[in-house]
Amino acid sequence: MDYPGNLFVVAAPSGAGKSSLVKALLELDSHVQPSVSHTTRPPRGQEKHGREYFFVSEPEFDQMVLADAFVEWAHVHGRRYGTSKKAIEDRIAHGADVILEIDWQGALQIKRIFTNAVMIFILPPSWDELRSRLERRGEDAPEVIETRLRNAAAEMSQCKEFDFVIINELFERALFDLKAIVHSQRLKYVSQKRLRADTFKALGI
Ligand SMILES: Nc1nc2c(ncn2[C@@H]2O[C@H](COP(=O)(O)OP(=O)(O)O)[C@@H](O)[C@H]2O)c(=O)[nH]1
Ligand SMILES: Nc1ncnc2c1ncn2[C@@H]1O[C@H](COP(=O)(O)OP(=O)(O)O)[C@@H](O)[C@H]1O
Repeated sequence: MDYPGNLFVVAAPSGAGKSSLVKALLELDSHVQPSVSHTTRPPRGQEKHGREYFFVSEPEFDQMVLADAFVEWAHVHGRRYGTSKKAIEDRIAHGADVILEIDWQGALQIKRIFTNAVMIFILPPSWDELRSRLERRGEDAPEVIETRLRNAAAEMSQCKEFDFVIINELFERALFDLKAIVHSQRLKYVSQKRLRADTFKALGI
């Protein structure tokens, strides 16, 4: 059987460090590909259309919803965000490992469609640290930060629905955990279905 590829879904409250962790994982592991979402929120300082997000207008987003172009989409912090079918279906069909960085509502929609999706939730170590990360990032206006903090408790309470919870206190430790999850899912297929079968054959067992 060909390696089917895994779908990893990472959710977290704003400021927990999910983008930094996913970015670091992508730099270390060329077999994992990101899914680039569409959003109606405006770009932050260094963000580029087509790299962090496809930044679209409300009517453009409406059009995509009407055209059934999304696998999932949700309202988050007063904006809309969605994973297009185009962003993931080709890659999954080609056996790539794909990682989605989406909110919990989208994550649960994905789990219903792709039942094998591996669900990962990132938590900050404390409220104080969450606030200071959002402030230190320095990308959002104070009222945007307050909205994100207000929404964080409800978001974090969803972590129980996920397969894995990583506490991002020390960055390198959290990255190690994320790599371990990705690696273990890959081993399931590679060792059981392919390498192990070859070894069994060679050993005659
Ligand atoms: N449902 C859904 N949520 C998304 C998608 N893309 C991003 N999000 C989530 O939208 C929320 C806000 O993202 P963003 O504006 O980049 O802010 P950040 O979380 O502070 O980095 C985060 O929880 C993201 O994971 C998507 O395609 N679908
Ligand atoms: N373990 C960590 N310790 C300290 N700062 C961190 C850690 N992880 C991420 N950060 C910082 O916190 C801020 C928010 O991280 P980011 O990845 O943008 O979060 P998210 O994508 O979840 O909103 C960034 O400035 C990032 O550099």
